[in-house]
Amino acid sequence: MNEDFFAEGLLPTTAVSDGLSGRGSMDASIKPLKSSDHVMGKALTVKLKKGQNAAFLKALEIAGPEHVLVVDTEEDTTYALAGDFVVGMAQTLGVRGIVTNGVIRDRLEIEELGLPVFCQGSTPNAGAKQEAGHVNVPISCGGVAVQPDDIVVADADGVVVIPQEEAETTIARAKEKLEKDEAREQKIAGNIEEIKTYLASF
Ligand SMILES: O=C([O-])CC(=O)C(=O)O
Repeated sequence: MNEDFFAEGLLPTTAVSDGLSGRGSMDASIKPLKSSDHVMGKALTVKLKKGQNAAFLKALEIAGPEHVLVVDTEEDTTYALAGDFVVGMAQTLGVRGIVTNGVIRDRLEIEELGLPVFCQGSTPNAGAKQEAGHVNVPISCGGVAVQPDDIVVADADGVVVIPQEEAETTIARAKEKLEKDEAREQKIAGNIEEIKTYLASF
């Protein structure tokens, strides 16, 4: 796969969703900690045992600057998969961001760190570290199947997953859609006649 798209800047999730005809968007309960959070990268998948976060630490051992950690907690929202200490380590290792169907703790401190984190919320409870989970296995997160190395795009509108084998075509489609939207906006901007023509076309 051509990976130049990482260098070309971030795509909005809306354009990516349009490029996938609405497939691949996670449930709306998975939200950014800060609405300015925006990230795009390759999925490093993690499957935790309920209430446990040891596999997240295992994933950090192989995490690199191309990665977004995508963490399936089996929908557990009672125990944090990470706090500011663990998220700080991920950030120092160059990870692009974290997406999870679970929750974090130390919310304010993580917001200050600035690493984009998309989750269901926060809890005071730390995860336990007795039981290992799995790293780089197929997972389900927010109702979407995620394979290792799928492309993850996340921003204020939510999280979209592009299957790796569809990455090039989807990104090309998303870019085309962005250009079309911009042209449409320019045509309509401040022009009541154009707005009327557009509305009459439905
Ligand atoms: O160590 C943990 O599991 C969570 C935590 O408190 C941190 O990352 O700061």
